[in-house]
Amino acid sequence: MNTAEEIAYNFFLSLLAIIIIFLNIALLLSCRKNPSPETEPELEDSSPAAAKARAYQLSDIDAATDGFNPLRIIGQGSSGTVYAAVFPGDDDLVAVKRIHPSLVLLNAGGFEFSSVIKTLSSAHHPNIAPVLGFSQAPGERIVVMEFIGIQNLNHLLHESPDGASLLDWRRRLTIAAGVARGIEYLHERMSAPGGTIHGCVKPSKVLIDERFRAKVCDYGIRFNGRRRGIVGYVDAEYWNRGASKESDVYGFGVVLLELLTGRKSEEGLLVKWAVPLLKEMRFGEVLDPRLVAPSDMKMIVRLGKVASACVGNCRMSRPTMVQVAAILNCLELDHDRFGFD
Ligand SMILES: Nc1ncnc2c1ncn2[C@@H]1O[C@H](COP(=O)(O)OP(=O)(O)OP(=O)(O)O)[C@@H](O)[C@H]1O
Repeated sequence: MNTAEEIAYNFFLSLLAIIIIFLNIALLLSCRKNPSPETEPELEDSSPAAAKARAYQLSDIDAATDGFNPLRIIGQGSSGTVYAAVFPGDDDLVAVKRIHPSLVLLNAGGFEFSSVIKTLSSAHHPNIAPVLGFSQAPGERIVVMEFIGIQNLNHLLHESPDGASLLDWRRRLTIAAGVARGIEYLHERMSAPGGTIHGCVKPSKVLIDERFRAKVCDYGIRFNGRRRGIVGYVDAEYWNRGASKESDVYGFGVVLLELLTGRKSEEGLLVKWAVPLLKEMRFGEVLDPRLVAPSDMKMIVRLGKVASACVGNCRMSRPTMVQVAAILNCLELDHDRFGFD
């Protein structure tokens, strides 16, 4: 190649490079202005909350519940009625919670239901009952959740005739550790700013699946005007200062006391009765009489200490759910290595 050809060749290469750079810039700008159908959902996917919650028409819910057929009711709480439902063309059973109309009315304009549900539907954890979607219409607020068998912890512990024997010490420890991990996840790892507060941790909000794993349900939505069902599971400050992570810790402590004693909270009486006995190590009086006490009491002593710390009077002095979950995880591991007896 002579010098003139070399110059021409280099000029041609430079020109080609400049054209390619210009084409790339033009392509980039046009993509920004007009996102292609492929890129748009990807952007939405970056917010798992927006991507997951499904908005159902009221007619879909009506079809799935056979017109809110009372035969499909699986639970009735102070905030709503829960139905077992199946959407036409779908095999999976779901749980549909229809909020009481009086609460919907009372909380009209209080918070943006759909955006709260979208945030909650981003929860993804083995100890959390997933929220799948919602339906909203005048006077109607409905939450669609994954259906979790077999029962809630309140029923197993206090109502089912064979509940106590099904819930041996090993299972109680697994359930307690699972609930702790579930609430820790809500508090610390949910996408909502500052985490998500459950609002009322209690045994009926702990669903137990067929493998006796605990799944925390009904989290993050608080309707004003609801008192029934909360008393005994929230701390004294709740009534002036509202729900907080610390009030969730208190509720968890009460759940742990119910697991240890087999007794119901009875509007806070359980805390007053059980905590002094646990502190004095009077386990013969305090442990669930329907179970044989383990011969090695180390686990029970530790669980009693955790429960007492969680229901402490002062919010500031309570452990965080991160600390509680860490202790219960260790207890679970210890149990796997050494057992209760
Ligand atoms: N996702 C679910 N899968 C299966 N059963 C569920 C599900 N969610 C709720 N339930 C059942 O419905 C019952 C009623 O639930 P809900 O949260 O409305 O009230 P509660 O906890 O019993 O009472 P309250 O809200 O007054 O404290 C639960 O205890 C549980 O047995």
